[in-house]
Amino acid sequence: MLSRHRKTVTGNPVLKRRPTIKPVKARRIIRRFHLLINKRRIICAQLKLKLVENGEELNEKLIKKKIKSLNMEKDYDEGWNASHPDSVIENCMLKVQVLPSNKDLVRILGYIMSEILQKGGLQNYQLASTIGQDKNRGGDSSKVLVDWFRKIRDPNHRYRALEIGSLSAKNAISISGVFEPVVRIDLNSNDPAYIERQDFMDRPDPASDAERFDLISCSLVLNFVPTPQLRGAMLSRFQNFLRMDVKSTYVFLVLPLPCVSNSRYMSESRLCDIMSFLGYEKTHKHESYKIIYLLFERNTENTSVKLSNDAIEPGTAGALSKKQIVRDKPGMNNFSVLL
Ligand SMILES: C[S@@+](CC[C@H](N)C(=O)[O-])C[C@H]1O[C@@H](n2cnc3c(N)ncnc32)[C@H](O)[C@@H]1O
Repeated sequence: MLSRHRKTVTGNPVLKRRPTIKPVKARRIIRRFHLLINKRRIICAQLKLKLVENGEELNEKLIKKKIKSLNMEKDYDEGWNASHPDSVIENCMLKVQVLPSNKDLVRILGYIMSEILQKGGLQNYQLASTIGQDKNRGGDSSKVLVDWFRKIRDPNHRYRALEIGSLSAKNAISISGVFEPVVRIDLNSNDPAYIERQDFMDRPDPASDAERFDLISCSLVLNFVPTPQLRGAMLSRFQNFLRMDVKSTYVFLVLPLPCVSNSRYMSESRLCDIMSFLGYEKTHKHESYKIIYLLFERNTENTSVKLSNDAIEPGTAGALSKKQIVRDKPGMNNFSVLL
């Protein structure tokens, strides 16, 4: 009789579940990965290495080609072959903005690339990123979006969606039939046939409305963007990707609840002020134990900016470009977004 349990060719049972990581460890892995790619971005800028060339993102092959043309392979290899962690290189990496020598920059670049590609950095990061979609941790956040959209949508309109930070082509946003097409991007696609590997900040501006979207989904992405200024830049960039030829376009923004409920510098109303300054009005909100889901609408017929914060000068980002304490208690976090 055939066994009811599937076996691999080695005779071991097939794993039914993918390996899991505890959430605290997952957050640590993700923070480290974002630090690495942030430093890589700074180093590449200082060495004048473009992150995207002829539509191709900078990868190990391209980096090595450039390093060869700079005649600095020895320094790169030194970093690549260094032990991990190396306290001297780690220290230098934290100061890349002020490091004078190209030699040091190239050595740190080798060290970073080796950690990402050779030491399992990328693989661990992708695994850690899927933790949030685990059913035990709230599951697929786009279910909330689809529920809202089923009520507000015009059935005669085709809603095009851009999903930033996509982990699966089988999430509600993709299979509900409410959005068509859904363009999925992620820094590191774990399914290249369906999810394009792309940093949203490097996505080329659309040439026309035909390439723009009705909805941008940005679920649990903003909290992984490394600095308050870059978070603000990401929110500001949305407008280039939303259609101008329809009355309403939308941004679905999902954040861990503590980003707005337990931060010294950010509250829900301050986040809404930022969005309002950028031309969006909050229309839907749902809070679970750990997550806040928000839907913002941009109405091309109503561009007035409604702000709750009196300190903001009309027409400028004013107070929204400066960190301001909105509350302060022990144990609070420092999450913030600045324009
Ligand atoms: C925790 S996952 C969230 C995934 C999913 N959207 C969800 O709601 O569960 C965050 C994802 O955002 C991606 N990400 C972060 N910054 C990004 C950027 N600038 N462009 C594209 N993807 C980005 C990361 O690669 C990661 O896969």
